Parts: sequence; C-alpha cells; structure tokens
Amino acid sequence: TACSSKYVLSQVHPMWQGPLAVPGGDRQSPVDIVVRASVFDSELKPLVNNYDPDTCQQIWNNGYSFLVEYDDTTDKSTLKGGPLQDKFRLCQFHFHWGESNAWGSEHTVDRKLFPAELHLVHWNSDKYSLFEEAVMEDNGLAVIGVFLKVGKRHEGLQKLVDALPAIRHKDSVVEFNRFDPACLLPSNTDDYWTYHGSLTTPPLTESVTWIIMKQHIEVSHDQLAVFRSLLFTSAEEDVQKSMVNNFRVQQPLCGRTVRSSFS
Ligand SMILES: CCCSc1c(F)c(F)c(S(=O)(=O)NC)c(F)c1F
Ligand SMILES: [Zn+2]
Repeated sequence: TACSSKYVLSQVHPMWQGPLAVPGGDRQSPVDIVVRASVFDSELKPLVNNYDPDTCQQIWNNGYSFLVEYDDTTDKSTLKGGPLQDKFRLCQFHFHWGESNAWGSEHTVDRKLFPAELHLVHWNSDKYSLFEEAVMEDNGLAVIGVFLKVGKRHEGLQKLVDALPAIRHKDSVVEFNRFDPACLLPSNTDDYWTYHGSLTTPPLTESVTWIIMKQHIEVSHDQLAVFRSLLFTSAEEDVQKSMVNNFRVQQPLCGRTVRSSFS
C-alpha cells in the first residue's frame, strides 16, 4: 500500500507531477478525520494563542496560495498548549480552496468536504532557531486548520480580501500590516482533533502536529470568489491560470490515531 512505499500519491497538479519521494511516507497529510474512530484524550489542553497584529509584515502570491507572513524573529506571536509541549512561533497563514463551493478543503470530516481551509503555520522556537530548521524535524511545526463555510460575510477577512487584487500574479507581494490572525479563529478553539502528519506542499516533510478545529468559520460567497480571482501564473506568462483547487489529494492514515480534545 501507499503506507509502505517510499512514494506518496501526488495529485496531478500544475505545481508538481508524478510521485514524490518522501522519507518514510507513512505520516502524510491531509487525511479524512473519521469522527467515530477518533480517540478522546482528556490530557489535551485548551490552545493558548498570543498573536501580536504588529508582527504582520506582507502578503504574497507564491504561485500555490497567498501567504500572510509574520515577523518570527522574536516570540511575539506564539501558540502553546493544546497537544503541544513547546512554544511555537507563528510564521504565516494561508488557505486552500476549490473552483466551486462544493470542495476545496484538504482535510475532511467523515468525508465531508468544505469549500476552503485556513492553515496557520507555526514552528517550534523552544527547540529550533529557524523555520527552515524546524520544517525538517519531527516536532518542528504546528499547523492550526480551520474549515471555511459559505455564509455570512467575515468582517475581519475583508481587509485581507481587499489586498488580493494587488497580488493577482505569482511572486507579487504587498506590504500588509496590523492584521490579527486570531480574528480568523472560531469562537470555540477548545474543541479540536490532532494528529501527526506532514506539509501538504513540497517538501512534504513529516514535521507537523496538526490541530484541526471542530468549529468552522463563515465567509461570504463573494469573499471566496476573490480568492479564485488570484492566478497561479506570473504576469509574464502568456497563459493565465486561475488559482483554484490548490489542495492535495488525501493520504492514507497508515495506522495513525486522530485524538480529540472533546468527547
Ligand atoms: C517551505 C514551506 C513554506 S511555508 C508553507 C506553505 F507555503 C504551505 F503551503 C504549507 S502547506 O503544507 O500547504 N499547509 C500546511 C506549509 F506547511 C508551509 F509551511
Ligand atoms: Zn496549507
């Protein structure tokens, strides 16, 4: 099976074709969260996030998603608690979404697809001194996943949506300040699933403690439509491709247990 092979399934995506050799390959992400198979762990604590909006620096189109990047040279925007033993620094957040509202998330819950998924990426600043170091280590990263549903307009997201036309093309970047990523978290962050997995984009390293929120957030149809107005391609390319379906195919659980912080 895909669990034992040294290759992982890669979706047929402009970004990369064919199997990618990944060490081990039995801790890959994303996965389907089978609620009835998840194990309640009473040791799991509430998440403690402490984000400083002043550490927000820029927003850029990396040709796969758009990233809102934070100054992670100090412990000003941090995450601890939950399943984590150490303190983690926020380095960026980004999203994955579909060409329609019918799909777009990377993780699923009992096979339920959401139109988009937010990832807040943090690295272990107790153990490592740089993201680039942490991304190669078992306990190097912690990513909070939040599902998006289409409904009422998300007021906090609008400032971000208004900046997107300026970064339509791959490799475009604009300054972006004073954005508090906590406004994108659901009201209840005590209920989550957690499991050990990987990045869902190259280098696909198996360094991620995933923390997937049970409660989703709502954004409007129009706000999501602006995500889809972004392009995978740079301004120089003669064929422009809409940035949609930037999610990875699901990977086998390979015997891993998904724990829940709620019963
Ligand atoms: C070398 C990575 C640059 S930062 C980054 C990213 F851009 C990204 F898209 C994902 S993801 O795998 O897609 N989502 C968790 C990450 F984990 C990241 F850390
Ligand atoms: Zn992601």
